[in-house]
Amino acid sequence: MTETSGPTTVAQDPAPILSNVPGSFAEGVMLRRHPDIIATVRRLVPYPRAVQDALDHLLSTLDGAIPELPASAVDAAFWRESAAGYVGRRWVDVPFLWAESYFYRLLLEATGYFGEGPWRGVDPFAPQKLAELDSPDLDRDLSELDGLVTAPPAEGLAAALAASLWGNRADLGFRLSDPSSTGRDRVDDLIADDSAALWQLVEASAGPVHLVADNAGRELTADLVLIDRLLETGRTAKAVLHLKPHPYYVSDATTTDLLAVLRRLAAAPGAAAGIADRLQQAIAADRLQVRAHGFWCTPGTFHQLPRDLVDELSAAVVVIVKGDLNYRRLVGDAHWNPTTPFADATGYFPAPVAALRTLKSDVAVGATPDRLEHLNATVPGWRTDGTHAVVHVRT
Ligand SMILES: O=P(O)(O)OC[C@@]1(O)O[C@H](CO)[C@@H](O)[C@@H]1O
Repeated sequence: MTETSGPTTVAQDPAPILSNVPGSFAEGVMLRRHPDIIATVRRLVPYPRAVQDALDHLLSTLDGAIPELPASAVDAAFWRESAAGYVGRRWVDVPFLWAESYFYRLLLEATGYFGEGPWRGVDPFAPQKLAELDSPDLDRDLSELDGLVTAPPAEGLAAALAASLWGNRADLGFRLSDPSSTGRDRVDDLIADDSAALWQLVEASAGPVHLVADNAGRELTADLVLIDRLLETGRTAKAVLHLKPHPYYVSDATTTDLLAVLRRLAAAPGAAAGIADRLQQAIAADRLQVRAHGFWCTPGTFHQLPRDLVDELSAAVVVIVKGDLNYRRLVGDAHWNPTTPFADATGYFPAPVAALRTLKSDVAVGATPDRLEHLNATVPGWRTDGTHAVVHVRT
């Protein structure tokens, strides 16, 4: 983050967000959402008694002290170092971003995801992901793809970008059949829209576009439609899709989830099946490459990108970073002044970067002072209720 030398102007890094502020969004996640997630996993997956007990044990720690990951865990060494100074403290007193990430790691441990037994590799969130893929809402989204693929290229791209942006909002309606309308009714909800800069980047070079995915299901479907449009319109010759190597934050997309979306697209009528076919051919021809780097499931911010990822991302025309969690990791999960320019918060990133984010947590940068004042006065929950979004680009 920022540091300026000089006798009088030392820019301080903003303080990390903790969860111990009563009534805060972060507190609600730690004290209510995490217990709910455990309860939902127990309800939807018929785990044996030993796993239920392990989940109960995890639940029992949540209003108390952070436990250690067992020394037998595959990645115990990584987490021992990461958790140094945090184990034994209250969950709410350590950085929110770290605490959430560690919670999901402990949940996988409790379910035996990395163990030697029969539950190894079983995604505890699969029932929720599959339910979304089966939803009539997705049928409606897919039926609207016909309009998108026949639209003029720039309009189809704009519609795909809007769908990808709003893809993780709960009440999403795709509106793809009339691509030119996608921006109109949501324009008030867009706090920043640098999409013109994104199109300039991809038009200036056919080099690789990277997309760091967020959620499975409808959001990944929209991301894949965007990738199809970028490849099909010749805006890029190669795309790289970054997925999670294992389940994370309930709905984060893994390679298994990618295959599920491709199957769903292939089985749908109309343009959807054609998109699935093209994407499968693109994967087979290495024009669409899939990655699942371990770093994406760690609690670090992108300031800590490992060398191999820095090297690969450095060659990107643009890295499209999806969703709220990735945004927090991109700018730092901290108490930024919301008028801090996006470019200032992301200057360190090794490539041009575009963030497509609906706001679902307190972090905010890149708002104009006027917009900020208006939001604070009119929409108290704008930072966390998923009603607002940004398209930020740093070239
Ligand atoms: O990355 P996504 O899917 O857009 O959002 C994930 C997320 O909103 O869920 C958490 C609450 O459980 C937030 O802390 C986090 O940022």
